Amino acid sequence: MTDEKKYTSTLAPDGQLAPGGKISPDQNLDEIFAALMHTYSVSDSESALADSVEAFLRACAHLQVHRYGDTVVAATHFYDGTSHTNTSHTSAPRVILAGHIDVVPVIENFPPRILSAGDGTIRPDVAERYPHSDVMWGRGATDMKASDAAFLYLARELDSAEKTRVDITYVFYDHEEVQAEKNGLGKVVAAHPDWVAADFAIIGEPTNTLIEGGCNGTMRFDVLTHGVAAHSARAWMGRNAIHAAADVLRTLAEYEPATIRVNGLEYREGLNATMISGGEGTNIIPQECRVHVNYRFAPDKTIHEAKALLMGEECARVSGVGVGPVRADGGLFAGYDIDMKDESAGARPGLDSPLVDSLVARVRERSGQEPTAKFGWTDVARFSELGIPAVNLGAGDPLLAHKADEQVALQELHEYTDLLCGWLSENR
Ligand SMILES: N[C@@H](CCC[C@H](NC(=O)CCC(=O)O)C(=O)O)C(=O)O
Repeated sequence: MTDEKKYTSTLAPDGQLAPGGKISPDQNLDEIFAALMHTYSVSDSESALADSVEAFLRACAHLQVHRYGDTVVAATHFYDGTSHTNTSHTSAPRVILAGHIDVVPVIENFPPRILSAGDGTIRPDVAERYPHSDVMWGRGATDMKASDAAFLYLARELDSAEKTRVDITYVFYDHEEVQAEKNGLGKVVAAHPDWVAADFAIIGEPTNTLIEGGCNGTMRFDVLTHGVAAHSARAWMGRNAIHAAADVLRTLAEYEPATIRVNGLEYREGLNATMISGGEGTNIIPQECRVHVNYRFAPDKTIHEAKALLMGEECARVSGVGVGPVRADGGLFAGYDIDMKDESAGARPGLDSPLVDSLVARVRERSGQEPTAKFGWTDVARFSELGIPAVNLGAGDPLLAHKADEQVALQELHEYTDLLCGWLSENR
C-alpha cells in the first residue's frame, strides 16, 4: 500500500492529538486508536478505559456484552443458535480476538502524538517500512492499543453473518503487564469460563502483523543479599549487603542465554536484573539488598524445570509467589535466598490446527513470512492451557514494545485490520 493520502492522519494537523479520549460509535479506525491512546491505562488504572470500551461495545446491538472487573467480553451469536437474530442453520467455529488494555509505566511518552510522514521525527526503522504513513507515537502504541483499535473497529463493523463466516468473541482485559494473579483474562477464565469458550484465539500482541507462535515462559524473583547494619563512618562494624550484590550482578552479566528450538521455532531466552533495591538510610551500612531478576525461558521447560536450573530442585519445589524467601539449594544462585514474585509457563508454538493454517497462509501471502517465536510472555499460554489453539498476531513492532519511543504506522494499523477482516470473512 503506497497511497500517501490514505495514511496521512486527519487527526492532528499540528502533531498533537485533541485532548479527551472517549471512544465513540461514530469514530473511524484512526480516531478509535487515538481515543485509546489518549486514555491513560497504566496497569492498576484501567477502569476509565474499560468503561469507554464497554460503552462502545454496548452500543453495538449484535453483541452480547459482559464485564468482570475491568475486563470486557463481547460476543456475536450469528451461528451458534443462541440468538434470536440468528437466521443461519449452519454452525461455525468461534474465534477469540483478545487484547489487553493496560500498558507499562509511562516514560515521558504520554500523552500520545501523531508524527508526520517525512518530517524526520519517525524512527528510521518504522519510516523505512512505511515511508508514506503518519505514525502514532506514545505509550501503548505497539503494546497493544493498535491491535485493540482494530478489534474494536471489527467488533462494530462485522455486524451480521454476511460479514463474517465465524462467530467472534472480543476480549479486552486488564492487568496483563503485571503479576499473573492480577491478569483480568485469568480472572474471567476462573469465574466465567463459558465467556471464553472458543475454537481458536488470536492475541493482538505486537508482531509486525506476522504470526508469532507460542511464547517464552517468564518468572521474576528477588535474590537477597544480607549484611550487618552499622554507622557508615564505622563501616568495619558492619557488612555491606549492597556490595555483596556485586557477585549476583556479575553472575547475571556473565550469563549467556540460550536459544532453544521448539517445534521448528527458535525461542531466545534471557536472564536479567530489572530492578535493584536496598539500604535503610544514607549513612547506614545496608543490611539487605534485593536484586530483582527476570528469567525468560523457552517452552521446552516447565516452570519447575526452569526454576531448578537457577535455584536447585528443593527450592524449585518449595518456593512460590507469597511464600517468602527460600534458600537456593543448587543452580546458578546456590546459597542465596530467593523470594519468588511471579511465575508463568510458556506455550509451545501450537501451529497445528486448520484455522491456524488458513491464517498462516494469509499472512504468508501478504508478507512472504513464516511464523517465528514470541519472546515475551502472552496469554496464548493461557489459551493453550485451556486447549484452545492460539497465536500472537498484532500490529506494531515487538522490538519497540515497552520502549520510550513506542510507535506504529497508521498504514500498518489499516493493513492489520484488513488482514483480519479478510480472514474472518473467508475462513470457515
Ligand atoms: N506476569 C508477567 C506478565 C508479563 C507480560 C509481558 N508481555 C509482553 O510484554 C508481551 C509483548 C510481546 O512480547 O510482544 C512480558 O512478557 O513482560 C509479569 O508480570 O512479568
